[in-house]
Amino acid sequence: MEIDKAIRECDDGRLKTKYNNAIYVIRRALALYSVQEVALSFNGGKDSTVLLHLLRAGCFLHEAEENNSGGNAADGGKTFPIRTIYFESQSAFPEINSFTYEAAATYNIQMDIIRLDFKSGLEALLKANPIRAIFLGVRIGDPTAVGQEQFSPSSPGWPPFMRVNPILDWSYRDVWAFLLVSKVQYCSLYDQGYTSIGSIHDTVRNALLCIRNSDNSEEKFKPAYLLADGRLERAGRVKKNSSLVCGKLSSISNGVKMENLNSGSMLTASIITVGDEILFGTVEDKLGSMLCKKLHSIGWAVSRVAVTRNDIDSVAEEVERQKSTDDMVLIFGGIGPLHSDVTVAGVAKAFGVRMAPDEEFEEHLRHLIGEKCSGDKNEMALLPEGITELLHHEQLPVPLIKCHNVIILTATNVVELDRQWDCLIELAKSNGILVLMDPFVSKCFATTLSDVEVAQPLSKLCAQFPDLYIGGYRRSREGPLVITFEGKDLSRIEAASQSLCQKFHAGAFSEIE
Ligand SMILES: Cc1cc2nc3c(=O)[nH]c(=O)nc-3n(C[C@H](O)[C@H](O)[C@H](O)COP(=O)(O)O)c2cc1C
Ligand SMILES: Nc1ncnc2c1ncn2[C@@H]1O[C@H](COP(=O)(O)OP(=O)(O)OP(=O)(O)O)[C@@H](O)[C@H]1O
Ligand SMILES: [Mg+2]
Repeated sequence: MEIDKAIRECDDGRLKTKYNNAIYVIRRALALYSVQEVALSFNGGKDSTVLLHLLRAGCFLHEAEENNSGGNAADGGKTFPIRTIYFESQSAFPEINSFTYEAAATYNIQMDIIRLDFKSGLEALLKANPIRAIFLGVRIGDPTAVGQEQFSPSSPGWPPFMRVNPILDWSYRDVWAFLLVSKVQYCSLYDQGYTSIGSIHDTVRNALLCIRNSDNSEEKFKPAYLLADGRLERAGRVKKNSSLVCGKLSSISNGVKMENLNSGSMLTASIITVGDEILFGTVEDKLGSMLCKKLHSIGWAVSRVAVTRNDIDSVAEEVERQKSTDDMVLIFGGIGPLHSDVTVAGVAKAFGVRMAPDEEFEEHLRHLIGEKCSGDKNEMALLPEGITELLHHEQLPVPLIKCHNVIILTATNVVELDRQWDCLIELAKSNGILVLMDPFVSKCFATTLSDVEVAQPLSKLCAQFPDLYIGGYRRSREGPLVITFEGKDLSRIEAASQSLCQKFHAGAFSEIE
C-alpha cells in the first residue's frame, strides 16, 4: 500500500509516530465498529485529505490482518470501503468542490452528497443507515476541537454517534509533512496561498505567504506548506475581535470600547501570586505591591491580592473565584517546566478546560530554548485549550498568555515585571486588549489627633463622598494617624479634605507625600 510504504520508508521520526498513532486509532475504531457502521466526513480540505489517505492505509492494514493474507493485493487498496459524506454548500470554493469530486473518482469513493446543515444532514443519514461512528479531520487548535478526544461521542442535541478524530494531535507541520511525503494530491488552493479553508465568505489567502514585486505592482503567494511554523495557519480566516480584558463588562456587552467608559465606571482587578516560597517566608513578594501601583496608575482598583500554594487546586480555586468577581485577574509565579510550576494548569482547571499543545507557543519556546524543548514532550507548550490568546510584543521573547480575563505574567522580578507591564500597556493602546481608565489621584494627610476624635467625622465624610476611597492607617501606634483620599476627580478629593480640616482646629492636618 503506497501510503504506508512512503511513511515507513521516510526518515521523519515525528511523522512516523503521528502516523502510527493515527493508524492505531483507525484500527481500534474498525475493531469496534463494522465497516458498514462507520463513515468518513470528507470536504476536500487538507485535514480531511490526510484523513482520507490514513483511512485508506488503515482499511488496507485492517483487511490484511483480517484475511491474514497480505491484504487485498488485487486492487492495491484502491477501492475505498467506507461510506463518505460530503456536506456540499453554495458557499464552498469551487476548487474545493471539484477536488472533492475528483478525489471520489480517483479513489473509488462512494460519496453521499448532503445538502442540508450538518445536524439535519446527520439526522437523516443516521435514520437511513446503521452509522455509529464518523471519522473527522479535526485537529487541536481548531475551534471545534475544544474538549474533544480521539473518540468523542457527539454532543447533546446531536444525533448519537461517535466522533473519531485520528489526527487530533497533529500539527500544521505534521499535516504537510504527511501530504508531501506520501505525494498525494491536495486541493489546488493550498498552492495559491490558502492555509485553512472555510467558506468563500470568511477565507482569504494567508498574507504571510504573499510575495510582492519590488515595485509593489504584482503580488504572488507561496504554497501553504511553506508557512514555516504553522502558528499562523488561520491568518487567512476573517478574525473575530479579541475580547477586552474585562470580565464583568464583557458579560454585559462584548463591544464596550474604551471611550464608552466614563470616569465613574470602576474596574477591579485581583492579583494572585503563586509561590510556596512566599508562604514559607523565605521570599518576599515584591511584585504584588508593584502591580497594585501599576494598576492604580491606569485607574483600576485592586480588590484582592492573594498568595497561593504551588498546587493546581489552590490556584484553580483562587482563579475561579476572582475571575468572576473581578474584571481582570493578574497571576504570576509557578510558570515553567518544574514539578511545582502548575499555574497554567490551575488556570485551565478554573475554566474547566484541559491543557492542549499550542503550536504557536511551542514555536516561541523553540526559538528561545532551542531543541531542548522538542516536539510532543514539551510540557511548557501546553496551554488551556480553546481560551488562550497569546499577546505578542516585539520586546517580549515569549508572548503573554491571556485566558479570557486572566493574564498570566511570566515575570520573576521587578525588572521583568516592568518590561511586561509596559508591553501590556502598549498593546492596550494599540488594540484595546486592556481598558485604560483615568488614573487615580490621591492626597494624604497626617494628624496627631486621636483615632477616637477623628472616627465620627470621618464616617460622615465617607457617606458624603461615596465616590472616594477615604481610609486611615498608622505608621506606628504612637505616631501620627494618616488619612488618605483616593479617587478619579481631584476637585472632589480637595472638597473632601477641606471639609475634614474645617471640622478641626487650624493646622490639625498637614498634607504629606
Ligand atoms: C460529521 C460531523 C459531526 C459533527 N458533530 C458535531 C457534534 O457532535 N457537536 C457539535 O457541536 N458540532 C458537531 N459538528 C459541527 C462542527 O463541530 C462545527 O460546528 C462545524 O464543523 C463548524 O463549521 P462551520 O464553521 O462551517 O459552521 C459536526 C460536524 C460534522 C461534519
Ligand atoms: N462540508 C463538510 N463536509 C464534510 N465534512 C466536513 C465539512 N466541513 C468540515 N468537515 C469535517 O470537519 C473536519 C475539520 O474541518 P476543517 O475545516 O478544520 O479542516 P479541513 O477542511 O480538512 O482543512 P482546512 O483546515 O485546511 O480547512 C474536516 O476534516 C471534515 O472531516
Ligand atoms: Mg476546512
